[in-house]
Amino acid sequence: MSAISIHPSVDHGWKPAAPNFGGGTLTCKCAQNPVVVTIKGQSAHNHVCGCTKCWKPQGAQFAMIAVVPRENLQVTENADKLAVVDPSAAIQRHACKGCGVHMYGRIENAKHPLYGLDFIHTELSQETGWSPPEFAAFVSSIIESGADPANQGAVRSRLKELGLEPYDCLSPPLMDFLATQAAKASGVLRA
Ligand SMILES: N[C@@H](CCC(=O)N[C@@H](CSCO)C(=O)NCC(=O)O)C(=O)O
Ligand SMILES: [Zn+2]
Ligand SMILES: [Zn+2]
Repeated sequence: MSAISIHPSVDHGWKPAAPNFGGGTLTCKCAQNPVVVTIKGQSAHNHVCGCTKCWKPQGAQFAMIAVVPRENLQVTENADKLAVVDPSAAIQRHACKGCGVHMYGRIENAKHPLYGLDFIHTELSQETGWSPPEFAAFVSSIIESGADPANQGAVRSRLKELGLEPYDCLSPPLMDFLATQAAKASGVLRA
């Protein structure tokens, strides 16, 4: 039996992050007048995500998604082709109206614990050296996109084989960070 496919950028392994990586450009899939987003510097917290909201390439079960400081991201070409997919979502995903690719996700709520970070798909870049995926998030959520629940054991085994620990939310350090921010906001923890 062939290995379960997770995402084209992880199925055959990946290159390590390049030291002092300077960033690059993300390009949508339109043959003409593609949207181009320029990123300064390295990405962080790259992971595969099984949620229904993150953009996945054709046929992939998971998305691959990382963050960068919002001040390091600029739409440099064809910004007029972008539209927000779901304005009510915490992460406002700016998608190309031509090809449907999500070019970046932005949190506009200044009180959100991840405010200041934009979400990007580094596979949209020709450059090599981006930070590689570190874990798998929202693995149970692939069922919401139609994956067979009976296959979840095999999917989790494959993720572990790839070195991507499967979680059904974000990773424990990120969940602890979110909870810490919430506890400080409510006053339970001293800020
Ligand atoms: N079961 C739901 C989960 C969706 C979800 O909570 N997604 C996360 C992770 S996205 C990047 O890792 C999230 O933070 N969403 C906020 C948002 O999308 O605005 C589903 O699958 O839909
Ligand atoms: Zn496009
Ligand atoms: Zn997601």
